[in-house]
Amino acid sequence: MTPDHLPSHASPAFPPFNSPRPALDSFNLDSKRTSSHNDLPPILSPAFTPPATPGTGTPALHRPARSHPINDASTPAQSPKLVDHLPEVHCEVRARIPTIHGHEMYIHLYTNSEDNKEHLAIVFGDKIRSRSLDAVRPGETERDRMIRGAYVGRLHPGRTSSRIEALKREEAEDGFGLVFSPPSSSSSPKSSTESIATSAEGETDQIPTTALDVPPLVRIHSECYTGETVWSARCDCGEQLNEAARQMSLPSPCTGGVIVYLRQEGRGIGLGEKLKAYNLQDLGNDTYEANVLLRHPADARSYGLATAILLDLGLGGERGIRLLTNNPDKVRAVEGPKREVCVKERVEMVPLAWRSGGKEGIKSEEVEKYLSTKIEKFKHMLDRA
Ligand SMILES: Nc1nc2c(ncn2[C@@H]2O[C@H](COP(=O)(O)OP(=O)(O)OP(=O)(O)O)[C@@H](O)[C@H]2O)c(=O)[nH]1
Repeated sequence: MTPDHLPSHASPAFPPFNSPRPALDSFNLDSKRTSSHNDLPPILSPAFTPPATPGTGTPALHRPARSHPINDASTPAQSPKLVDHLPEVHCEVRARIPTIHGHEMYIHLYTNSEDNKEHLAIVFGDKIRSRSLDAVRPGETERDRMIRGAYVGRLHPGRTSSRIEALKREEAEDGFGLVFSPPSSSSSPKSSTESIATSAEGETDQIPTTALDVPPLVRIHSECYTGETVWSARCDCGEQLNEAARQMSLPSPCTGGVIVYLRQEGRGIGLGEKLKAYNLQDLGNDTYEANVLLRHPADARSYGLATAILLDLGLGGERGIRLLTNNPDKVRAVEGPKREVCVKERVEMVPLAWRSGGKEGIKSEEVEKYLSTKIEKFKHMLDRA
């Protein structure tokens, strides 16, 4: 059977994701990261004195997480890598994922104008929706919309409409109760640029993205294959991902949230270079020095994609977000060049070993050194007190 003979739902409007895949033609490829190898910090001395008794830095007392208003005077003045203008992003597909913890999340896969990687938004709760996903695409059928995840409520066998109004009518006719009730009102009017799914009869299926009581919790997470997938105790990345998901799954007032998962492995240098950096660390350098010795910036990441994804999810504007991070660069950079996103509050990420007084969490000489370097050299806003 040739592709022409397949039903419409088997022939998606976008090409399959091969790797490597050329960037989308319609995007402006001039949008480049502002970080460059030209402004490499000077090579640092590799001299390094290991702690006298490695791995004993875990404090004895429990250390709860704190949140900080964003004008916190303790925030060090940093010069984060800001992009000149935001890249374009487009949510191609979304799917519901039940988790092993009993909660559900919606994975949103994005393409963008800056690279050909599959960046993700992991959305907890049903109030946050992607505008580019919900926008009507030319020629698509209701089944196409459901298959790419642009539906409201829940899918079930036999469902024929992606839209809530049609679904309500169908269920009333069938004599079944409604399986999903969208929130009743929105606290702010729809902007003229919003793309909201509209049925043929002109009914809108808008789920208000501004109806949350408190600014939603957001984590901008950078990929870490070693820490998230193969149990590395060199860093706390896997633990941080778990903790963000745990907090976003909590009941009110912390209902919902978004983890923007950026494919910036190894603080942007890639897995191969990160593995070299680990060897340099075993030779006595810290994580900052190792990057620099490999002639990379100590941190090669940028956050314009994260800002653009948050805007697509309706999280721009005055209501703001609460950002889960200790990284001062991230706080400013994620707001975007024109403060398109407003970080109202920073919620710190306390290592589990610190929170539990050493009963849980990662215990290793390497993670202790990693955390100390983050605090001392990357100026992460985390203290053991
Ligand atoms: N180059 C390099 N990257 C690392 C190393 N350990 C972890 N990473 C990467 O660092 C990134 C996570 O950065 P962190 O500095 O731990 O945390 P952060 O995102 O800056 O800050 P938080 O928001 O507070 O977690 C991921 O992309 C990891 O792959 C390392 O030793 N060398």
